[in-house]
Amino acid sequence: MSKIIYTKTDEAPALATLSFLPIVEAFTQTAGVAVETSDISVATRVLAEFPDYLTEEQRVPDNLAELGRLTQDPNTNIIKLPNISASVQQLKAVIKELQSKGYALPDFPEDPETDEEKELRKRYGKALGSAVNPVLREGNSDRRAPKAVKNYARKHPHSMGEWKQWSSTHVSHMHGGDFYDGEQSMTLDKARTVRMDLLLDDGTTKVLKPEIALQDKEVIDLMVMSKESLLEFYEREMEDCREAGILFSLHVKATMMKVSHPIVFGHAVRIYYKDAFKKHGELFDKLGINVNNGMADLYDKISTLPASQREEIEQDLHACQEHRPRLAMVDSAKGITNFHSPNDIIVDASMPAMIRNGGKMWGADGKLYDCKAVMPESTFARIYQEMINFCKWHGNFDPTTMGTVPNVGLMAQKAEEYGSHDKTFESSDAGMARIVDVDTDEVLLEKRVEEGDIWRMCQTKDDPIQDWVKLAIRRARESNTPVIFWLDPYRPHENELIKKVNMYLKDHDTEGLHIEIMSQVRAMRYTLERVSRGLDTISATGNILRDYLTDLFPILELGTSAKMLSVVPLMKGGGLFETGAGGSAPKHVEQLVEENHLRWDSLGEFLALAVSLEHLAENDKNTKAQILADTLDKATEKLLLSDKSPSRKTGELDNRGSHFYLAMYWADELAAQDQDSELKEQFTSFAQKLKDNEDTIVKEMNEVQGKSIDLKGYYHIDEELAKQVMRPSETFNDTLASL
Ligand SMILES: NC(=O)C1=CN([C@@H]2O[C@H](COP(=O)(O)OP(=O)(O)OC[C@H]3O[C@@H](n4cnc5c(N)ncnc54)[C@H](OP(=O)(O)O)[C@@H]3O)[C@@H](O)[C@H]2O)C=CC1
Ligand SMILES: O=C(O)CCC(=O)C(=O)O
Ligand SMILES: [Mg+2]
Repeated sequence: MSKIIYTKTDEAPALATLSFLPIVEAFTQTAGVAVETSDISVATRVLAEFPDYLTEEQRVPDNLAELGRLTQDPNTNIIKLPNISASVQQLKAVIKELQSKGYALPDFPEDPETDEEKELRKRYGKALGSAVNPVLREGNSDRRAPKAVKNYARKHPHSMGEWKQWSSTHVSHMHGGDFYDGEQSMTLDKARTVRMDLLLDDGTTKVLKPEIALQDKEVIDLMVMSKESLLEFYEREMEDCREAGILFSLHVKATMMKVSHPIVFGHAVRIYYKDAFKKHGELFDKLGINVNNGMADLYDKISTLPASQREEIEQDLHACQEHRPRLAMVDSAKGITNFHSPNDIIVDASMPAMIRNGGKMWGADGKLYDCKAVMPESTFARIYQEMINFCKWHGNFDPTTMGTVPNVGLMAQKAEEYGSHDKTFESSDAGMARIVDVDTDEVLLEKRVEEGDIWRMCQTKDDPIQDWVKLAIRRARESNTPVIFWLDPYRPHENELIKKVNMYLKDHDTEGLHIEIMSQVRAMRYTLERVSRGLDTISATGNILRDYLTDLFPILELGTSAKMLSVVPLMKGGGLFETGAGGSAPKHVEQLVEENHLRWDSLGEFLALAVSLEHLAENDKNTKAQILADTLDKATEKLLLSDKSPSRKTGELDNRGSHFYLAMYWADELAAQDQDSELKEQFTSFAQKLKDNEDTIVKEMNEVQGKSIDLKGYYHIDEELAKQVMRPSETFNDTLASL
């Protein structure tokens, strides 16, 4: 029997699944397709890591590891919904919630000292940050807006803030001492085992990573971020921002870059509140405050102090603000600033939102202001400045006419920076950071570091690069669209890639295709010139720009990256179908809990399911699955055109109602098709029943809204209760059961 694995994740997508999955199961069983679920929510991943602390009944399997293994099986077909990439604050909340539900998990050791604590920290570390996607992404990424979605956006444009030529908004990045500066890179001449060590000034060495197996032709890089340069940069930019009178906002990706970016974030917070940290530093250390986890950690820990002491600290923090720029807010109503948590402003989504807003972010007074968007690493920050320049000159983009920018991203096998967190270190001493061949002691790459500098090694294997070039050419051919490889010859790593791209392009028939290699800034400019003329351009990029561009362009073109088709053709032949290119939308859960309205749009799930079925049809020669895929695509288009996507407003059609309409249109299409009489027969009466009951079902789904609900948890909700919430129409449930 053909099988699709449907992941259960967190927050809004997990809730949406409770409503959508029964529909998927009902429809796919008619084609002999089984749908198996795999729970990879952060709570389940934590439980899977600690069987030794749990009772027999409480233990859960390590689903993520199993899915990781399955990526190597050519028959694998996974639909992957967005999941939480947890910050330390979130992980602590997960643990607390599970403990309160009777799971005897150990506390999270914040400052591990004993070996036992260090071991626990390591185990919890597996659930921190982006812990799921890199395991499953054993293929490169193909993300694009399907034609129907793009056409819909052209006819029904979302709102766009207005860009003024005199806007003060800009991007600030380091001009020296960052990872870009002095990067070193090489392509291996043979398979080698290397170690990462630090040769101290007294001649001794500290081994940080004893053994890393490298493959022949793999590209490796050594990069350093100087602490001194970073601190100077922050000091200068904060003062510049204060003088300019605009908002200061820091944009990082602390989930994917889970070692380096919390450190980069923490330095910004400490510089901003420099005087308070000078005065109370010792006490903060004693309390175990670590602002790499955000100001939330500080406020949390000082809350245990006597009121007078706490107030003094609060006043001193306040006093710092008077000499500093105003901070951009994440939630002005709740007083949550940009420094609250490193995961609150996640660059891929936060920069596009700001650009879509005409270069504005929220101030503490709930009004919009120009801002200084600070992204310390210059490597990719420059693309945003280039886009801002374009917007200032040409005005905001027009979703009704703008072209589209699909992306083919080099991502497989933990490529580039996004795979480097286990090889990233905050240097404890000054010395030479080195990558050394273990067998020959040959030093492959080395660079001077000072105490506190961050240094890392990145790996990019050759097979994924070949596969990436192949995928880019395939997409260019299939869509008859120019493809630009965004590669910067001044960056050593990308210079190595340029050599490989030029070499591997020769393996393909490129006759008649428009293929160019350009540095990122030029590629952005070139792409935007075309976008503004309604022309499409494929961006073929490395892993970070894959992430950034697949939120940036969709948010401008479609209003959200949730409407993207996001396919990962696994290198071993299976398929991983991600749903949209965005995250798990925590704000949507808030609205559901307060008002029983879920504004999550499952369009990404619909698109992923169609390509998953198509893949399965081809692999298993299952013609019914192909019919399901084709009719689902038609139903999705009809859903868009009939305006049955979820509304943001409570009382109107929400996620659940849109699922009903998808089911009705899908059934209609299956009843209308003539390729398979069995399916036609099965769906004709079913479609009629749904149509007959449309008003009742929509009424049942809408009338429950407006009241708060209790899911008995956040990370580990009561699933039975949540199912009732997400399936409020008895009429629809009964009709579905009759299929
Ligand atoms: N693939 C993955 O697994 C990914 C996971 N993440 C994780 O997701 C969490 C949240 O990340 P965050 O940066 O806030 O980004 P999100 O993409 O979750 O949310 C940003 C905003 O985008 C809109 N949005 C996103 N998806 C949908 C959807 N399906 N329907 C309607 N609107 C949508 C919402 O806007 P509005 O509020 O206006 O409705 C939402 O508030 C984090 O834990 C992050 O690590 C992030 C990216 C990818
Ligand atoms: O895994 C994550 O934390 C985020 C992934 C992401 O943003 C993306 O792939 O677009
Ligand atoms: Mg992203």
